[in-house]
Amino acid sequence: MTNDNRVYLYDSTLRDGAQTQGVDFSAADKVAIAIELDRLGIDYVEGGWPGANPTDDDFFANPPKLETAVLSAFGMTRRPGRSADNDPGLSGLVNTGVKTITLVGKSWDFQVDVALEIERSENVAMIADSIAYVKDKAGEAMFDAEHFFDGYKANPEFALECCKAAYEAGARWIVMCDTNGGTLPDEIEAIVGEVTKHIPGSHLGIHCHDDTGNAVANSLAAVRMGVRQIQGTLNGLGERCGNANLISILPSLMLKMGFETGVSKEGLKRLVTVSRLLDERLNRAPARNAAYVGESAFAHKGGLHVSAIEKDPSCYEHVNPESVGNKRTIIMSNQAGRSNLVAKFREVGLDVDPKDAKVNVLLDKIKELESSGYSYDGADASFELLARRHLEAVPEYFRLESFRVIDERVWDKRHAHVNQMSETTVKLFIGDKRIMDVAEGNGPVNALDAALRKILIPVYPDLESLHLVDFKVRILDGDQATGAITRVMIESADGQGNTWTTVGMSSNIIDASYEALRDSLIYKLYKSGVKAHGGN
Ligand SMILES: CC(=O)SCCNC(=O)CCNC(=O)[C@H](O)C(C)(C)COP(=O)(O)OP(=O)(O)OC[C@H]1O[C@@H](n2cnc3c(N)ncnc32)[C@H](O)[C@@H]1OP(=O)(O)O
Ligand SMILES: CC(=O)C(=O)O
Repeated sequence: MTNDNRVYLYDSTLRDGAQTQGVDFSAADKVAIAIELDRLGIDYVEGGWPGANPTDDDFFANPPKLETAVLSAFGMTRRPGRSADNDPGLSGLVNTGVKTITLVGKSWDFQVDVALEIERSENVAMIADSIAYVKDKAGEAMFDAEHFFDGYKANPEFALECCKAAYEAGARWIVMCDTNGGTLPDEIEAIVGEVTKHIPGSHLGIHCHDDTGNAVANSLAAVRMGVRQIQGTLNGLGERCGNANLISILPSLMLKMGFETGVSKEGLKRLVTVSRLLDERLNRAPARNAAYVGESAFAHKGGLHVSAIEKDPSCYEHVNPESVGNKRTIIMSNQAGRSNLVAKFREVGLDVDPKDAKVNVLLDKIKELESSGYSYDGADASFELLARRHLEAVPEYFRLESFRVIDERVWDKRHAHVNQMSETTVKLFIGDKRIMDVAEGNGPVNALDAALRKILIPVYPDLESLHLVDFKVRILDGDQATGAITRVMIESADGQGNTWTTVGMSSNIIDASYEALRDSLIYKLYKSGVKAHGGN
């Protein structure tokens, strides 16, 4: 029995996503991503175009074992003037042994005339022959009607004739492609509405590109009109402006439109993980503002918002963040009110009476520090240390007496090679004990970090695992040129799954870096429950 409410998801990350500028998957990347898609519950995983490049050949030579997803191979209709069983492209697809083959074919008369330069009747024959051939050899055939919407606008009879030829030749799905990505949602609705009079929605798919920023809206519009397959990519990867983003489509379909997919409600909670795994593989920073899965998708900054969120999160959240595996974050900044502070205290485990006079004093202090250039929006660890120092106490693990940095660049005699060296001397008190040490580094901050560690690790071995994962410098008042105030944000990790961010600010970049480094070291010690040596 067919279920009208079931929408099938077809992922093209490994094929259309591989057409993204700057993306170059290895066969191993493709296998890992296919396995993640399968685990998520995606129905079809398009592995690539066998015969187009060695990576795709390797992938199909050793395809991943998928539990529920169907692996498909992509290619094009036969070449003009050949029979389907004599077309090397189609044989290559069939020889992969996959059970589903997706063929792209022209459905815009202009493309047939200009790009293929063949008779329109030959294009229709190429579609019908090729679909019948791969269905016979593989089992399931799909037709991607390239430029369908532009084609329909130019010549609806011809665009439909191409699709009907594929359907009548046995294609399970006829996928209408907005190849140039220029179609708007109202046009999609109107055209899809017409197509469903000829081909049932249960056999129709949609494939949108994001050139007007409407790929997700267009895909959902098509589903509203009866289409039951959506093609897209993870994080909207794809040529030019990208493809329809399945990561945004999935929760909208399931949580808002009430459709069923191959992804379970529990599976939907892996959405953030899947999205970030792809970014990691591509060595890309995740988009903070990505719908549903971005780090800022449920981050609340304005005081008015946080005060209402505290009463009921749905005041400023369209869905529960946990439903997609995300989490709510309260941001501390100069936009904050008392509610932000109280919520943040709870987040870090500080039990404070909201009416305590210290809360207002701390809020004023934060606003003052922010106006001088600090930013606690994103520097949670520095915020926590500031709050704890203000409300209770943080042990004095060490006290800086001074540091001195020597930075040297020496060119060889022919001025062909520069030798760059930095050296830092640090003098610290740990309890009553004064300790001095020197370290070298490839830059002044690196040398400062090394000297601090040289002194601190023998006393506090917990710091051994601490390492810096990101270092960001921002000039705050560019008009002051080299005298500008600098803000440094440091992200640290300890190899045990913990990461934290600290901030420092000064007109001297090394001093700002010291502040951020110092907070990072202290935060690690504090969170590890370490007691201060030789003192309080
Ligand atoms: C809308 C889309 O995203 S479709 C997918 C686009 N993706 C890619 O193109 C990536 C993979 N492609 C490739 O590696 C190569 O283009 C290949 C291996 C497929 C073909 O390479 P080549 O044989 O060197 O041809 P080339 O790429 O220069 O041109 C494409 C040829 O296919 C023909 N063609 C285009 N679409 C179709 C079609 N649907 N059916 C039959 N032939 C077609 C073109 O007319 C052209 O023919 P010609 O060689 O006689 O000029
Ligand atoms: C098939 C395809 O990728 C497109 O038409 O956009």
